Amino acid sequence: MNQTAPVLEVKKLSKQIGKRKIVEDITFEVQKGEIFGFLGPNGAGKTTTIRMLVGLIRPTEGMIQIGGYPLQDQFIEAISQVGCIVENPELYPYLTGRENLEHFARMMTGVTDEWIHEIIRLVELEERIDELVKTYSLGMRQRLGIAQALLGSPKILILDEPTNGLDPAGIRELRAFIRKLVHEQGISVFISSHILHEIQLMCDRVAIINKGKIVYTGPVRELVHEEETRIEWRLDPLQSGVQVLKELSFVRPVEQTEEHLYVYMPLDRIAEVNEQLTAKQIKVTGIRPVQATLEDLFLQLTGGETKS
Ligand SMILES: Nc1ncnc2c1ncn2[C@@H]1O[C@H](COP(=O)(O)OP(=O)(O)OP(=O)(O)O)[C@@H](O)[C@H]1O
Repeated sequence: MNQTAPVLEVKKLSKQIGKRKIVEDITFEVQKGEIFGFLGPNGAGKTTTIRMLVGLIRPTEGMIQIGGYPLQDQFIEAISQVGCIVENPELYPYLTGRENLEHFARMMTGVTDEWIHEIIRLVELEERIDELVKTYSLGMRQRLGIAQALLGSPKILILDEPTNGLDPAGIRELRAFIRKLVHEQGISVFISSHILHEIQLMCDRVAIINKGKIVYTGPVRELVHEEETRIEWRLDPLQSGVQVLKELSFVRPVEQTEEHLYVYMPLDRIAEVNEQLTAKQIKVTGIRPVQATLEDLFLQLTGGETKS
């Protein structure tokens, strides 16, 4: 493997199915030891891209290089650098966690018992590894799936929406676990999601895909203005309150419903805004900071459309 090459390099990748371009001209790189997010709304083309990355479908155009090897020309060398879970991990429910790993290890070459032992430790399944998989929670199955993906000592782990179906505690565990994995093993992780907040918490860099095209690639911290927070204002009467807020230069309205207005603004200016509203006889019935959403981000990046 060429040590200086990015672990994953994607250039001008496209996929057309029938007359429809599902993925169009996408380019990005994932570096060693990086957690790279692939963010986009449902139907944006994330799974189709991932299926191309792991060799399940052929690109119509473009190049994929993994660990310095072109996937199209040196498939075995390239694909042996990848561990992946696309859709759900394939596990045998009537075998134990350990038996599952041993079964998959037998189908590969060079997986030692020591490595299996180490992987079980990494995914924190030591205590339950000799129990049947059918007794595992979804989060444990997800971790066993990742253990399976790690058997071949990949340079990059590719995970398609791994938090789907997990509860908030499960999501927190997975996040911590992925960070530990990257820290201890120095591998790269490519992770897709449609939830901005998840990607913000987990990833170093991100590519955002919408309608098959990349609309942003860069550091996650530059995505949402850090000095601004999304605030929900409940006002009575709402419309007059909205007018007052819209006149303030440091307030950026993003969404309005029948009951509230969502804006981006600096958190430390809430009191000032509150005073102005009260002075104009507008009742403030609620103020709440909320998480920024992917939709807000699209407004910021593209002027708005998120649906494909
Ligand atoms: N084999 C196919 N034939 C026709 N259309 C397809 C095919 N595969 C995917 N599509 C369409 O391409 C678009 C992108 O699908 P894809 O599954 O890649 O999106 P996604 O970003 O992973 O979204 P989701 O999170 O909903 O799976 C969708 O509109 C889907 O219906």
